[in-house]
Amino acid sequence: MPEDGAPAVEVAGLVRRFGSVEAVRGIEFAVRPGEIFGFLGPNGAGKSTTINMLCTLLRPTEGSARVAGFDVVRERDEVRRNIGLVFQDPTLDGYLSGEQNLRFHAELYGVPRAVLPERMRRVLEMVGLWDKRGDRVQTYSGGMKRRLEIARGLLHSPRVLFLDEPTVGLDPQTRSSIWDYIRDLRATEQITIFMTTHYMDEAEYCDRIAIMDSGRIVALDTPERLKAGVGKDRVQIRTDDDQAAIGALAERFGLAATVAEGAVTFAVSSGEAFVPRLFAELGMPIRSVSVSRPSLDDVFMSFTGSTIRDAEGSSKDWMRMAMRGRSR
Ligand SMILES: Nc1ncnc2c1ncn2[C@@H]1O[C@H](COP(=O)(O)OP(=O)(O)OP(=O)(O)O)[C@@H](O)[C@H]1O
Repeated sequence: MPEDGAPAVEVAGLVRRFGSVEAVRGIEFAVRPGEIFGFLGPNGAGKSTTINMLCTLLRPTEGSARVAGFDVVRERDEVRRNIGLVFQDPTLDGYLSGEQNLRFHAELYGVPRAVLPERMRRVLEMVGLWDKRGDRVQTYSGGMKRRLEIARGLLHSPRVLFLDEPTVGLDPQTRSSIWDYIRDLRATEQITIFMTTHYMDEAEYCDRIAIMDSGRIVALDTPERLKAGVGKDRVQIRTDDDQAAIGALAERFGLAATVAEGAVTFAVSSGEAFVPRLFAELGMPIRSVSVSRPSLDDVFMSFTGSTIRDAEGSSKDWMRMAMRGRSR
């Protein structure tokens, strides 16, 4: 049995090989109960493989993992009973009402009949869909469907909720209301949230972030500390000849610049102090300049060598696999 205060997720020496491919190379981390934990990384980093092991769909080659206090290999059923999954791609049945979709899920999870009406009301009220429960899901908006999926993921009172890009493709207002809801949830249910996202502003809401690259956890800390660790400001300049500017930056200042977001971009330890020198010594006209403090994008870039946007579209399939695995 899990002890109170034990980590919600605890991973030690976890390895997964597929033939000669080592997808996960001995990772260690722990997620505290009640934490919102962000899991980021470029394509092929090993995120899905890790999550699939945590959800008991894939056996580790080596090492161990405990979720909600249970071992993912030896106590697979207990792990499954204690986790909720919210898919990126909708898996609701459009012909059924919101309520019928939830009943179906309750049946799969063996939610006791006696507690079902009260739980159903609670999760539907939480996501603001109680009044719409009788409507067919095909009449719901994208945001309502996602909220219903979250309600469904919570119906069996999981201790750890895995969310795969919970707000992808939604408008900013719906994204923000889903986040309000996720934070409320953490406050009221003491649930642990383990999520993937490609939105850096959302990663900012996480208590801690793990960045995975090439099978390893390359960074794990609070967003604030990760940003502070980058230690450099980002400077972007617009010129009439980007290649000439890149050459001049290398020659005169020894800086390695690239073109990002349509501007010549480079990092220096103090942007404010550098800008006057830049104008004086670059030797070519600068149309505009902007200096920004390190963002999580810079953190991601410094650990993985790519921007989070390049990594977009990853980890789409694991939740689908998860669903298939569970309904067997
Ligand atoms: N079933 C499999 N058989 C063989 N190789 C696999 C299998 N699953 C994953 N891999 C490989 O393991 C590595 C990690 O893949 P994984 O899907 O875990 O990465 P990811 O971080 O989730 O990437 P994405 O964001 O693209 O989903 C990749 O090199 C991938 O090709």
